[in-house]
Amino acid sequence: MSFLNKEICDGDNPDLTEERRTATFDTDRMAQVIYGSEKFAARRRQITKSISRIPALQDTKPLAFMTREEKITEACRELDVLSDHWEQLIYVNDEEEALHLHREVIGMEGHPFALHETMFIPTLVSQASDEQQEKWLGRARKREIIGCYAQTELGHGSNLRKLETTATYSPSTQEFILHTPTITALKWWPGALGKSSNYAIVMADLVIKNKSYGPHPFIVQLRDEKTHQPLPGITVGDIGPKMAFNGADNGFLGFDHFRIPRGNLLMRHNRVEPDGSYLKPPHAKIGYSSMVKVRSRMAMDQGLFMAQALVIAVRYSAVRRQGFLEDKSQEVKVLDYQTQQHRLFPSIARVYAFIFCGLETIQLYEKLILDVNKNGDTSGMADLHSLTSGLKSVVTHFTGQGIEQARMACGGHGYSMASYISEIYGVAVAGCTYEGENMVMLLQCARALVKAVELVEEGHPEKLSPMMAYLTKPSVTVDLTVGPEAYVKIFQLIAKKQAFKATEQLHKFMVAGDSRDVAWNKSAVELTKASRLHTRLYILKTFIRRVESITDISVKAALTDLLNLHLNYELLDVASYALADGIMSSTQMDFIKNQLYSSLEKIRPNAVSLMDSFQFSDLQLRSVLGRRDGHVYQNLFEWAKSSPLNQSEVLPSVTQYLKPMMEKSKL
Ligand SMILES: CCCCCCCC(=O)SCCNC(=O)CCNC(=O)[C@H](O)C(C)(C)COP(=O)(O)OP(=O)(O)OC[C@H]1O[C@@H](n2cnc3c(N)ncnc32)[C@H](O)[C@@H]1OP(=O)(O)O
Ligand SMILES: Cc1cc2nc3c(=O)[nH]c(=O)nc-3n(C[C@H](O)[C@H](O)[C@H](O)COP(=O)(O)OP(=O)(O)OC[C@H]3O[C@@H](n4cnc5c(N)ncnc54)[C@H](O)[C@@H]3O)c2cc1C
Repeated sequence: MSFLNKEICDGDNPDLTEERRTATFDTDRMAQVIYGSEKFAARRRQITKSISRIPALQDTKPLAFMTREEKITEACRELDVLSDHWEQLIYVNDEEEALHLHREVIGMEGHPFALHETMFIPTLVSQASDEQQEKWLGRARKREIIGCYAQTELGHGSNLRKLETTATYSPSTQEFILHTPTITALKWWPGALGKSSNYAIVMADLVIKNKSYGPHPFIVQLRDEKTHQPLPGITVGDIGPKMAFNGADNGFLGFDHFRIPRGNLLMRHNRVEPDGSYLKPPHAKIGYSSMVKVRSRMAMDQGLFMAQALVIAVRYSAVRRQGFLEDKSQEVKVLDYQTQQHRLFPSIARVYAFIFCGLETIQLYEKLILDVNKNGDTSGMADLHSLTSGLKSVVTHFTGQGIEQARMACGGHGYSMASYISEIYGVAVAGCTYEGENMVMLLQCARALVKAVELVEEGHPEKLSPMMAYLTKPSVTVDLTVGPEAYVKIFQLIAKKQAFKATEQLHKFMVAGDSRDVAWNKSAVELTKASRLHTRLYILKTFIRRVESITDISVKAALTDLLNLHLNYELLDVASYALADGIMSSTQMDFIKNQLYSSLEKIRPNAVSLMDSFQFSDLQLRSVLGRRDGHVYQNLFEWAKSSPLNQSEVLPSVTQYLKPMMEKSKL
């Protein structure tokens, strides 16, 4: 049977087939909602089909059995095959399709073009002048050059104002001199910098006539285009193995008075004239826009990471039988246990919530870039910065938790690399650190919250942005049986109370004589709590908005169950705030718990199809445990047999050490 028809195939594990038959909605229709349009969902399936017809792209050796060098070589081989088929696989220059193609074929462990696409090209688009785009963007898009984004240094990642790499302007030669003055100024961490890239966007402190203008983006050639050797004055290399992402060559980079032409400072928004005079950008932080772009995508990307782990865990839970319920003649699917459902289903709801939210924030970023580039309008920057700062922190934290629960839900087999969950976990939790360490970004979000509270306190609520308007809402008694809007109201009250309390604490320390910075640090934990609540409220509201907009009745019904679970789970999770402030009663708490448990039962028959709807191919999942056919035991055994350790019966380590040791013991 067709892959498209709720993924039911003859020969699949009957337990999974049974799950797919009981679903109350069509997985293709659900995929349209997940991926934002019928067109893109259909294109994804088409791309998967086309990939499956290219023998050179079928998984050869499992990644788990490869060394780092082998992983990097394999990714490059796949990129080469892809480039031969590029035009028949995807629409050329379609960023989303290219991203999907790489995710499906190469996976998540990294490849030389990862930063080229996510940061190098976007920085050229947002920061390079038309003239500069003419020179580099076409070449970058055609992949004549490979670029990365080199900002973080050995000594500084979070505090960009203290980056030490300098770009000193020399008016006599009209060049910038890039220099790494200390060991801590070495660029450290940039993806694809170590061995693959021959170009980089380098963030360096712009210095003109001994005056520092702070970090600015420069385009820098690192390696000879013919020989790929580093250019004189450049030291570059790989930083070594990491917790995950071992198919990527995160790198280090140092400059020894390395000269680049004046035209290599990206000058869409600011300029350095030949005589060294400096023209300011329309917004001081416009040079940070590539980070905002990646952060705006993170709700979607992290949602998809968690989805991969949950596809594996939910399918496996429908196949794994262990223990009994009423019928003692047959063991039950572990998915029937309430604890298993409670472990997995709230994360399924979060996956959908994050993805819906991601669809919105990606659009917000695109609108912002259009406003800035076409009309010079930077008024949306502050809001998008605070929103995406909070969002990246909240989604990465919960995604890490959700993936770890998915691993545990698979028992012992979850711990095997055959499940691939540990790799997904390692890749996903890097997001807690990259694009701004989570605490640092929660505190950025808190800056906007405190400002908004201060506006309310100063009697200027009309100046609040729509996202902050809830800070003016009066306390009310809420009847939870009314539906989602009642949950939003309670959440708003909880978030508002925390924002005011944290601000009050900040002001109290300041009144007592602390500077704002010291008072801020003494209030930081409370401030981060306010940021989390504010962000979770936003996610909750986008989930409701999206479900309300769905027209397919059966899809909407299934997602309404998931939304109800999310509302009850989220509110229960923050109930301590509500109880402490008398916003909710213990009777209401009992109501929420009961709603939560009944949501688990409602979702149970749809669980497998809710995850099948993501339509990840087996190639993309890379999980022996989570394959679509559900034949986990046969698949696991075949995988274990392919382990390099099993290619001979007696290992050299036995002959060389264990045997002589045992012989010695006999004497
Ligand atoms: C495939 C895998 C992909 C992996 C990709 C990973 C790539 C990377 O990690 S690249 C490196 C990422 N690095 C980071 O994210 C660094 C994090 N640090 C920062 O962004 C900054 O240092 C930051 C924002 C914390 C502080 O910046 P700083 O210049 O010191 O500003 P700060 O003094 O705190 O704030 C000044 C004002 O600027 C505002 N501001 C800061 N950033 C922005 C922004 N991007 N847009 C708009 N306003 C901003 C603040 O809100 C603040 O406003 P206000 O005064 O009104 O409250
Ligand atoms: C997989 C991966 C890929 C990456 N890719 C790139 C890339 O392509 N290009 C690039 O330029 N960089 C990249 N990075 C670097 C990354 O962006 C930084 O590591 C990140 O921004 C965090 O900075 P840091 O390492 O300086 O952490 P630190 O700031 O040193 O964090 C250490 C601790 O200090 C705390 N802390 C720091 N400042 C404050 C503060 N003001 N208030 C409260 N607490 C604070 C943090 O919360 C954290 O607990 C990558 C990193 C990883 C892990």
